[in-house]
Amino acid sequence: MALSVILRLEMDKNKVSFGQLATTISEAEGDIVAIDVIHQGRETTTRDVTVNVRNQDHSEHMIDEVKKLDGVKLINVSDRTFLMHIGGKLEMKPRLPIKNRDDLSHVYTPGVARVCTAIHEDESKAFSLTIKRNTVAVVSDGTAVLGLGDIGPRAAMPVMEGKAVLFKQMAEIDAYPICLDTTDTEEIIRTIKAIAPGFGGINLEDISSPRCFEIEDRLKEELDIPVFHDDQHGTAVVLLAGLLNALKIVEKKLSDVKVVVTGIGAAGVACTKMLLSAGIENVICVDRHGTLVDTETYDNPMWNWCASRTNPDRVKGTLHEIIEGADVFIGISGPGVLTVEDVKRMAENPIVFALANPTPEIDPEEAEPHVRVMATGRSDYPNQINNVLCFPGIFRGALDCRATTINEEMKLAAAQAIASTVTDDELNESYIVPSVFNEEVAPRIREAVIRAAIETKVARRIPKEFR
Ligand SMILES: NC(=O)C1=CN([C@@H]2O[C@H](COP(=O)(O)OP(=O)(O)OC[C@H]3O[C@@H](n4cnc5c(N)ncnc54)[C@H](O)[C@@H]3O)[C@@H](O)[C@H]2O)C=CC1
Ligand SMILES: CC(=O)C(=O)O
Ligand SMILES: [Mg+2]
Repeated sequence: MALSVILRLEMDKNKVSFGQLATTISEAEGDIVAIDVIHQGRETTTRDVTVNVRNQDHSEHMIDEVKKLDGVKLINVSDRTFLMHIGGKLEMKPRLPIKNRDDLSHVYTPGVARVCTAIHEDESKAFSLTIKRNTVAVVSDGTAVLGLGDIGPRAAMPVMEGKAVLFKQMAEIDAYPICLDTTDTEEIIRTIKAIAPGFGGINLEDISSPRCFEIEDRLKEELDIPVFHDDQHGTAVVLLAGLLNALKIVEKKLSDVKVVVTGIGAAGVACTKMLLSAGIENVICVDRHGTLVDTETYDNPMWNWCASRTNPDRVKGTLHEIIEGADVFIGISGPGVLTVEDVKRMAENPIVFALANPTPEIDPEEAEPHVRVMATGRSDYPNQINNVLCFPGIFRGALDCRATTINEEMKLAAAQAIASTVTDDELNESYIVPSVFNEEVAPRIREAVIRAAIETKVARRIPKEFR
């Protein structure tokens, strides 16, 4: 993974020039992207030099070369990513100032008591008189964090904070990262139900399968606010959007393609369901042991569900054995699962979505010469198929119409809204989904989702523009 490191260097002006330093960094294949002078003395200059490098090993090599320069003293090395995380990525701010006793008596006691009583008498008023209206809990137990696995609730926090920041930036939703110190299904359900009164929606994140299916199903049944497991449905929505557009490029029909999905966990199961409901007939699911077939029975009920609806030819074997002739590869498993040799054996104009984070199933640079359309889940390559394109907009829509749930129709509407943001003129191999920073995406999803919620009668409020 590419890194950006900041070297704080004290340079002896009599011994070394900045030109020599720049040459050394450049010869070590570092890319200088910024230079800041921190201190200018008579004999020495202290500078912060920001350098992009390929990975940790490359960074160490480049630093060793810099240290060899006579007259250069390395004071400190910092990593831009870590600097951006110091103190966390979020803060909470009041929406109105309390300037005097009069304000205080309205915002706090005694005035607040009348508001509490009003909600006590009519609980639906919690949506208009509290932060419930615009607040989502981003809840994880830290058991399937990105592709890092079970790293625990503390280590999961940076991802959940990141999701919360994205909710705010993309859709003006106040989201709270909540990492639970339990992996017990019942305790997670109980805890989320207990905190639900303050939230308008629950975004489950990075909870390992198969527990995630039961947790989501039970919460959906027992709560009257949307519960959405982002790794399942957010991923599936964006995947379908990307696939609809990629198939346009290769001029293949949904009903004709052979699609191999690898990694039948939270994301894999939901993506498989979405592909089937979009009309793809030949989906083959593969996990570590090989393909899922309906002649076998699995401990994981979702695998039995997938086996009974996919793999019409009952193909048995490992990914490498069954990839022959596939039109589309979808990876939501882990790093290095797909080889270049596998890609070469796919059908003409192969589509490869290697979505494992942070390291995809195949290095996009190695795969690129052999694929027609390549996508990853990452921000540093084109075609970012990542649930961040979905969750802000889908919750914006759900909150604005006070939906009781996020149903299949709303998800399908979201996928179509994302796909249609890319016009036919813009569509090409490196642009199958809009950028995460495209400001049209969330409003388009919102609108499509509200329409679908109204049509399917799960909206408790009809926003003015839809009346
Ligand atoms: N781009 C995106 O928007 C998203 C990407 N992901 C990525 O997808 C991956 C899976 O995430 P989840 O479904 O949440 O995890 P999960 O733990 O629920 O499922 C992972 C599945 O992949 C399987 N797997 C792992 N290594 C494999 C291999 N070598 N061959 C075949 N199967 C293998 C596991 O057995 C498991 O069934 C992670 O890397 C995650 O970062 C997940 C959600 C969204
Ligand atoms: C993007 C995301 O949610 C994941 O990789 O888990
Ligand atoms: Mg996730």
